[in-house]
Amino acid sequence: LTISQVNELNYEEFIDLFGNVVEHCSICAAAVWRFRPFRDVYHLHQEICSFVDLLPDTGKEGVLRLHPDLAGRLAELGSLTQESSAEQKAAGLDTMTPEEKQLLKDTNAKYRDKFGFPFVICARQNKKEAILKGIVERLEHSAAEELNIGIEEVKKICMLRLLNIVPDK
Ligand SMILES: NC(=O)NC1=NC(=O)NC1=O
Repeated sequence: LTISQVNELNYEEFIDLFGNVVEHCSICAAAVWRFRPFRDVYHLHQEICSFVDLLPDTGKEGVLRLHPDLAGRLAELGSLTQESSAEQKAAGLDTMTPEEKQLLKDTNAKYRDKFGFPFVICARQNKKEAILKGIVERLEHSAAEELNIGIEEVKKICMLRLLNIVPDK
């Protein structure tokens, strides 16, 4: 899709197309429709990021809580969204050893218990080794730090999902 085609969409089509660029947060797309015409895909991304940045902390925590765990229950059940499924595969999370899987599961649980929201990282920019290293390191941070780091990762995931829909050719 080109950005001029995006600018021609009505808001139902726009929300349908971009409703999952932030996982399970179609409100992000619904909210930014008013800013069209978008100059390019980066302008669209920037408006989504601004919307997310302006959320109160409870809203940001909510955005993170809508993310599925990496190689978690939903992945095992095969019930990830197609975007998440592709991203988790790209990181090689489907080729983890049982020990790696158990380490990620245990650390995900510790992370959730400590922060009250899940560990979120852009899986397409981190292979499984970086993910396993990242979650152990980030577990030592404060909730405030991790809220911000998680949201920055959501923005990266969003950028890549947007580029899948509106290629920057
Ligand atoms: N908890 C997560 O980080 N989940 C995810 N990161 C991605 O890049 N895709 C996901 O599903």
